[in-house]
Amino acid sequence: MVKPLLQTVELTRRFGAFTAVDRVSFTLPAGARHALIGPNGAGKTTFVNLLSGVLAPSSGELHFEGHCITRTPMHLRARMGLSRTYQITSLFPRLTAREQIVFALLERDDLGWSWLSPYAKRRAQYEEAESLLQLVRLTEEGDIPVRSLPYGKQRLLEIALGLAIHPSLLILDEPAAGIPSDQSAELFEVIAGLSRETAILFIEHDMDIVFRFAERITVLVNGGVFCEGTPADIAADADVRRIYLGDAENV
Ligand SMILES: Nc1ncnc2c1ncn2[C@@H]1O[C@H](COP(=O)(O)OP(=O)(O)OP(=O)(O)O)[C@@H](O)[C@H]1O
Repeated sequence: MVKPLLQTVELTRRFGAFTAVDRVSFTLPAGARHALIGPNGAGKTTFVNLLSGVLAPSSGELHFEGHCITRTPMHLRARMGLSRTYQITSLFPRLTAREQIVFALLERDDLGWSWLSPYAKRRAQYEEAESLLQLVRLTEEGDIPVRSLPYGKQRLLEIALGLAIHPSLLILDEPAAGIPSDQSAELFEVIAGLSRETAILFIEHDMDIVFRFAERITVLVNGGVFCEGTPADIAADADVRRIYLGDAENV
């Protein structure tokens, strides 16, 4: 049997007496397009924080590409190919989009120190940055400072940064949150066009996007897996409609 890309076994996270993620056993195959949905406070962000290493689990296990990474620090998970989009706002708003990507590529290559050295030392990263800009349709915006980019374009840049490590898994936490619908459509067109070498796990509240883009969906409720299935399974599940979707209109 093919080993899953990522697997959690009874993964649990407590905050004091409160259990935010409750014994979640979850499997993601390579190349997946998988959505994580659930009501506010269901534990979605906490769960992906456990996957990326932002938070340590209280109990349970996490495996990635056959390795137990339950206690592996975040930066080493990233080196293994488990990527998560950065919050652009916490990076360098004065850098241009191109510089931002080059900076991430230099960090990846342990060449962060060469930022102020002659261009020749950074030529390879500049060339790779052009490919990444093209991949996320930001070639024309390459010279624009990050802070001046429309929010949807900033999200595309975050994705480019997430792709800089050639991940086998890219986790996107509400990529379309707060951006106008025309920009979120473009964002998901770019995501849909990414190589299957990268599996995508995304949290999203917009059900139109979820049902259009996901091939499988996991519904979290009260920290636990309520159900999982194809979009058709989830749309047909009366309990999901009652608990999460509200009514059939949303499906
Ligand atoms: N650091 C923390 N300390 C205490 N409680 C926390 C902490 N982080 C999250 N929680 C709680 O854990 C629960 C799950 O939060 P989480 O953000 O994971 O939910 P979510 O499904 O992502 O919600 P939303 O859709 O609103 O983003 C919430 O009740 C939240 O208040």
